[in-house]
Order: sequence, then structure tokens, then C-alpha cells
Amino acid sequence: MAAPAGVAGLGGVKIHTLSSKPPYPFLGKRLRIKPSSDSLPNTRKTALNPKTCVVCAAGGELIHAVRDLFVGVGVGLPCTVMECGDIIYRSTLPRSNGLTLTAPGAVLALGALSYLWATPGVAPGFFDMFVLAFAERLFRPTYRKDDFVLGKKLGEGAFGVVYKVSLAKPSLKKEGELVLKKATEYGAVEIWMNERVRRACANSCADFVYGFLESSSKKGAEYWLIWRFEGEATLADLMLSKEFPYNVETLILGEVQDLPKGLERENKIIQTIMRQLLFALDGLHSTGIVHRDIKPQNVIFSEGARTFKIIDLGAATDLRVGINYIPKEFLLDPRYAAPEQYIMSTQTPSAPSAPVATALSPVLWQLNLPDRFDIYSAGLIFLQMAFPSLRTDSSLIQFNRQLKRCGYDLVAWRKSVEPRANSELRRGFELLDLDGGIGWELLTSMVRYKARQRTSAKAALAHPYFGREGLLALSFMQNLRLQLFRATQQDYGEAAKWVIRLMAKSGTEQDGGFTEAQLQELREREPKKKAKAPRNALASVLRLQRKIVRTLNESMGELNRRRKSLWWSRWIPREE
Ligand SMILES: Nc1ncnc2c1ncn2[C@@H]1O[C@H](COP(=O)(O)OP(=O)(O)OP(=O)(O)O)[C@@H](O)[C@H]1O
Repeated sequence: MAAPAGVAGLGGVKIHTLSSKPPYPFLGKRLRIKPSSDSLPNTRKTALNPKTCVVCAAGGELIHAVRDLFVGVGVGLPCTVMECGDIIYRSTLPRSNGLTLTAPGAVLALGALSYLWATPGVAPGFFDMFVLAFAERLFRPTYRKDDFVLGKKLGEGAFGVVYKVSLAKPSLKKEGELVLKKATEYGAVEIWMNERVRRACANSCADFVYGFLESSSKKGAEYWLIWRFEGEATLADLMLSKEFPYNVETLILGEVQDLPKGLERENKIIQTIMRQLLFALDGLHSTGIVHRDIKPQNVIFSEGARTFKIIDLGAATDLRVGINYIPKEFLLDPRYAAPEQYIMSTQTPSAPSAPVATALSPVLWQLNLPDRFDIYSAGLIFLQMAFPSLRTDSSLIQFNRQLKRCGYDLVAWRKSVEPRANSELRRGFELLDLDGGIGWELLTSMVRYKARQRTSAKAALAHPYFGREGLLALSFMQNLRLQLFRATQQDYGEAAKWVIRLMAKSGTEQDGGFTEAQLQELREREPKKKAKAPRNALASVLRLQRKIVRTLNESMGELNRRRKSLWWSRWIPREE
């Protein structure tokens, strides 16, 4: 049965437009009905009181507007949505008190939900900041400077000193060994990042315990950061050993394996390390954090979890709220940095206030794909694991120079070095070529000049390189995944050239294909107008994209002109 198609209120008079068939005698006509107040039940009388109607209209209008947007878009539900006082005919209509979901409403709601959940996650961000962070603060243990007894120095970087420490009170000894970093610059950022990671992807990074600002020091205020002691060795330490990668196998499996050494076994170990590293990176990227300093020195082997974890989040940036995101400033290690050097376009101004940055974060993430910066660094680690000769600083620097000369094209680099490669280099290529070259394929999808053409951590984890079997034994599903992966990694410009080449090679006049000469002729003969349409469309898309970026930049720049404070440092506890 059709419902009335529209209604408008004029004082106490309601006008209905109806479009259904009998049993309604007023079908297709506009009816003016002035209900008699005597014939109405009490509630209806009240509803028709002009004063009450004004109040109702004021209070209910907003609710109705929102409700109609999601449940009644495009469909007038006058008598069921509005209490219009049409008692004569309404009594004949089915009464509906429930929400009616319409297709446009559902699409709108789904669109809004997908935006709010798209990387780096606007909705999870608000929940994290206002619920999880708050709850964590209530329950987590707090420490002070005097609670720690300093032990051996583990490292000293440009921005802090790291010590092994233990807790002074015997009752706290069960906490085990801890690591303390006394940081000056970037200490606040590191506390923020570690707390975010602990809530969002605890397994990705070293287990963070507590961080606070200690101001009693003679040297000035220092941030103290405490982690659980994960283990003695970083990936850099392990890679420098002659036993690599077998020393890692022993650590992961917990015992020495009495098996013959060889490429297959080494490949399996390197595969495991890469999987653990990409897993950790995927955790960080999914929550909107880009590390920006991925290198073997910042990947530690956790003896407790028997897995690799990431450390040193001092250079990281949280793109969900725009913390530590300064597009034109960078703290990077040139040995492992991607060629773009900046994770965001330098056209993008520094982050605006947190709510604006949060609201825009999915757009900025998609425009810049900042996570691919870490992927490049992870690719270089993969390369170093495969080629022992690239493990020293000087050889890595030399490799970077060679790669730059080859336009950051690993295939071109291989072509240039393979003919005169020594046995160690050849062995590296052999390892990557195992199982039909899926290792090499993954590596080349990580180390690419253009960030947009690099794979993401999630896509890399889905790569068949991480399947247990070699390429020949791939299951149907794995093969499907490989095809999908290849399709998404394809440079379509190249694909178009390939199709033209294929057509040119295979074509003959007899078979109805094209010869190279015919293709050339076609290219020349092709009417200019036809070729213009797609080119124009592409140009319009590019223009639109540029316009969006420019508008975004302008509005964010405007917001930035107002002086910003480190609002989020309020979250960091201070020692009393
Ligand atoms: N959770 C941990 N467990 C065990 N050792 C750790 C832990 N965190 C850090 N370390 C050790 O401390 C060293 C320095 O840590 P980190 O890289 O965070 O400091 P940093 O001051 O930023 O150093 P750099 O500037 O050289 O990177 C590491 O190389 C590692 O050996």
C-alpha cells in the first residue's frame, strides 16, 4: 500500500498530496482538512494547540532533519513521521513507529562510516584519545625518578642516553629489568608515540611502561621514558655476525638447529624476519604512525616474545592528529631514507589544530601515502639481509649512490652489477630468485622511486613470498592473491606500452592483428578529436586533484597562522 507522498502544514491546516489508489476516497486530490477539535482525543487537542505546535516544531525540527537525512532521504513519510493531526484518514493507515531505512540514507551512512574508519582512523582516534587514554591514565602504575637504580649504559644518541635500570623498591622487583631513556628534545613526542602504540598495537614496538617530565635535573628538564628490557641484540648486531641469519634462527626457535646450511634455509629465516618487521610496521601504519627511522639499529629482538620489535619512536609522526608532522623538516638517516626524504608533499603545510587534522587525516593520508617511506627503508633492510656485502655502512652508502645513478630502479641496478658480480653478490641474487623469484619481486615492489608505486605493509604481508611453499606449489588461493597483488602493483603506463608492443609483434594482416608499421600508421592517422576525450578527462581529474590539494593547503595554512602550542604535551605526566 502506498503512503501519502507529501504534506505541508499551514497553521492548523494540513495539505496532503496523495498518490495511491482506493480505499482512500481523496486519491489524487489535494485535500484541505480542518479537524474539529471536539472530535479529537486529548493528546491530539494538545498537538493542535498552536502554541504547543510551535514548541514541537522548534524542538522536533532538528531531530526530524537528522532523522530524515538517514532514514527518510527521498521518501516523504508525512503521516507516519509527523504527528499532523489527520485523524480521519490516518486511522486507516498502518501505524509505523519504527525507523525506515532508505537506500540513499544507507549509502550516506556507509560513506560516513567508511571515511571515519579509513586509515588513519578518525573515529578510533577520538575513542582512543577521550576514552582509552583516559582509562589507561586511571589504572596504570606511575613511577618517579627515585624509583630507579641506574645500570649499564646501553646507548647514546643525538637526543638522549639509554640505560639498563632496575626498580629500587624490593616490592617492585617483579617488574624485571627495565630500560630508561633520558631524553631532551623529542622526549615528549616519544612518550606520546609510545603511549599510542601501547594502546593500538602493543606488539609492534618495545613494551613501554611509563614516561614523565623530570625537572629537578641540573641539566634542565628531561623526559624519562621507561620500557621493559626486550633483549641484548638489535637486528644490526645480529646482521654484523658471520653467523647471520642462523643466529636469528636460534633465537626464534630457542635452540640450535642441526640441519645442513644452505640458501633455502637462509631464505626461510630472512622471510621470517621480514614478516615480523612488516607485521610491526603494519600495526604502526594502521594507526596512523609513520616511524621515519626504520633501520636495523632500531629493530630489537624481544627475547620474551621471540620476535622482532621496533624501537626509537623519537622521529615518528602521528598523522592521525598531526603530531611531530613538519613537512619541511626531517630527521632521517640518509642510509635508509627513501628518495623523497619528506613523508608528505612539501606543499602540505604543517598540521593544523588537532580536530581539523584528525578530520582531514584520511584525505591527507591517501594523497601522500606517507607509510611508503618506512617501506623503502624496510626494503633496504631486506636487501642487506640478502647481500652480506651491503651490510656495512660504507657499502650501503655506495649502493645508494649506484641506485641513484640507475634512477632508483632495482632492475636496472641488477643489470648493471650482475655481469661483473662476485660470488657473494651472485649468491644474494640466487637467494632472491628462489621459488620463481618471488623474493626479488617483493623486494622490487618495496624499493621504488615513487612512493605511490611502493607496496604497503599490509599488501606486502599478503605477498606469496610469505606463503610456506614455493611458487610451484602455490595453492589456488595463493595464486589468486599473487595475481591480485601483481595487478595492484602494475604501472599501467607500462602495461599500455606492453599491449601495444604485443599487438605489434603478434599481428599480421592475415590474422587481423596489427604490424608495427600499421600501428605507426594508426597513431598518425588517428583523428585528434578522438584522442582528446580521454586526455581531457585525465587532465580534468588532475586539475581537480591539484585544486583539492591547493584548497586543503590554503585552509590548513590559514589555521596554522594562529600560534599553536604543544597541546598534547598536557597528556604527559610531570614528576611532583
Ligand atoms: N626496550 C629495550 N630493550 C632493550 N634494549 C633497548 C630497548 N630500547 C633501547 N634499547 C637499547 O638502547 C639503544 C639505544 O636506544 P634508542 O635507539 O631508542 O636510543 P637513541 O638515543 O634514540 O639512539 P640513536 O639516536 O642512536 O637511535 C638501542 O640500540 C638498544 O640497544
